[in-house]
Order: sequence, then C-alpha cells, then structure tokens
Amino acid sequence: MPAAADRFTSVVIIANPRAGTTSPAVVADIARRCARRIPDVRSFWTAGRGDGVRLARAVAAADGASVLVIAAGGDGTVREVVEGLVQGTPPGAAPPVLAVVPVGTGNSNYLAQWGEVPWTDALEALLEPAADGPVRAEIRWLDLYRLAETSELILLGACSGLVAEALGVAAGIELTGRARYREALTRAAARHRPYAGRVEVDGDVVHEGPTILANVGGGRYRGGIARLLPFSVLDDGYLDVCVIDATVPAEQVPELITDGGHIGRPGVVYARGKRVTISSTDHTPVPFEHDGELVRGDHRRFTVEVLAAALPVACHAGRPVG
Ligand SMILES: Nc1ncnc2c1ncn2[C@@H]1O[C@H](COP(=O)(O)OP(=O)(O)OP(=O)(O)O)[C@@H](O)[C@H]1O
Repeated sequence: MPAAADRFTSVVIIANPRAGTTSPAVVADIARRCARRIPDVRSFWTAGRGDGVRLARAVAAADGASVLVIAAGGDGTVREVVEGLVQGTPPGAAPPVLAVVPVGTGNSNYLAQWGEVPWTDALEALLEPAADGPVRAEIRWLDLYRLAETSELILLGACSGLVAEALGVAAGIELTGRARYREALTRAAARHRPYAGRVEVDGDVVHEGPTILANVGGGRYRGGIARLLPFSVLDDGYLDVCVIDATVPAEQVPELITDGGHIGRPGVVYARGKRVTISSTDHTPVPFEHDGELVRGDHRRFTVEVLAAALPVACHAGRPVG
C-alpha cells in the first residue's frame, strides 16, 4: 500500500467528546501522528447527536477521496460518520477513506476491522507502511446495509427480539461498557417472551415459529461481546443472518452468543443472502434495533438489503474483515 502522504492531501478527525474512553489528549495524539506525514490536519468535536453526520457529509462533499477521515469515538460515532460520508459523496464519485480510532465503549467496528491491534499501531501502519512493521494496513471496500422500511443505513447489524429488548433494559443499569451490555442481555433474557416470527432470505423462508431473536448483518460482534455472526465477512457482498428459536431456553442465550456456542445447536438457523426480511406472523409489532439504536414505531416487518462495497475503510491486511 502506498504511504498515506501519497494518497491523501489532508486528514479530518471527527471526535465525539462523550464517547466512552476519549479525551482531548487522545485526539491531540491522533492529530500529531497524522501531521508528521500529512501536514493538513483538521480536528472537529461533535456538538451533539447527529453532528457526526453533518460534519462528515460536509467533508465528503468538499474534499472527496483526497481526504482521510478519522472517526474517533465508539460505534455510534462511526455510524454517524459513515452515514455522512455516504450522503455527502456525489453519485459516481469515490468517498473519502475512513479510519476508526476506538475510543468508545463497545468499539465493535474497530474490532471487525483490526481485531485486538492497538489503535496506535493501526494508525502508524496506515500512515507509514513499513515492510517490517508489527501490522500492515489495507483499504477494503466494506459492505453497508439499508433498512428498506425507513431508508436508514445499517453498519454493524440489526436484531429483532431479545437484543432489541436488552437496549430498553440497559437504560436502567448503572454499570458501564461491555459489563452493562452483558447485564442488560441477562435481565432481558429472564423476562423474555418469544414472538411469532418469520425470516426470509432472498425470498426463501428459513424460519417460521416462536422466535427469540433474528440478527442480520454485519459485524461479528455486537456490543463488543456478542458474537452472533461468527462467520460474517464485511466485504463479501452478502448479509449473514442468525435466528434463535424458542426451543433454546432464553436464559441460556446471553452466554451462548458470547462464546459462539449457539452455532450448530438445534433451534439455531444460520444463512446468507442479499436481502433478509424479518417479520411477525401474528400482526404484533416486532422489537427491532440496528447499530444499538431501537427502531421506533409499530413495525411488523423489516427488510435489510446489502449495499455491496459501499465505503473504503482502513483495515488490518491479510485477515478477513468481520
Ligand atoms: N457532544 C456530544 N454530546 C452528547 N452526545 C454526543 C455528542 N457528540 C456525539 N454524541 C452522541 O454520543 C453517542 C455515543 O457515542 P459512541 O457510540 O461513539 O460512544 P460509546 O457509546 O462510548 O461507544 P460504543 O457505541 O462503541 O459502545 C452517539 O450516539 C452520538 O450521537
């Protein structure tokens, strides 16, 4: 891969001051590392929810593919920046390259792109590739997904049932980070009632009956811990989907999905396709989230479509991105 200075004329850092583990010192460190190779570095702090979309849209529209955009935050920040980059890129033009610095809480996007590599090593590998460096970077065109009913962009994935219910429970839990997500899943599982559901992949019904959850995406990790889609690859042009039906005891699901033990069990379906529909069969609304945000409204049907190779993203070279 060429050095970043040969590819980019500027760097824009979009940082969320509320993300779980960020600080002004971290953002100054990112800017300093970039400025050694690319002198034109601009940093912006998001002022509130949605501001990442606005900032990224403006950068994509003004600078196009010549700018490296660094999202410094957690998965919420990354989702906003991605949305803005896609919105701001004119049809037919190449979007800016995205790099993620994981200073949020779950950081599932960064985990998918780089695994456990420290972000400082990842950034150095991107800025100044060295044949003998500890890691190598490459730009991969990652798939994105769209929720047809609302036109919203999906980045990491979406889930009906238990995972969506856990988001509602999480608001009342004092813990932080991954521990909070784990506790929320456990509490939601204890009170869970399966819904009457159907899942179709490219028009074929792969599941119908009492349903605990149907997760589609997307990233292998959700909330930094749950590995619902352990085989998912983010640049293969396909959606993976995993359905857990009500023959699996709900209270076992949090542990099963944390270590991947649900795969291959009776009552679990794993499939792959380009268009996945998750619906209820008794006309009751389905609880549903994507990227950790609950979808409001009484929806009975959700259709997720793949947008293949939609965004260039800096990733760890030589390993599947997922
Ligand atoms: N200035 C701000 N004040 C308050 N909230 C903000 C501000 N800027 C961004 N946000 C919001 O903060 C939310 C949380 O950010 P983010 O998801 O990046 O961090 P996190 O929750 O710590 O990490 P993760 O999602 O990886 O667990 C986002 O939904 C974003 O819209």
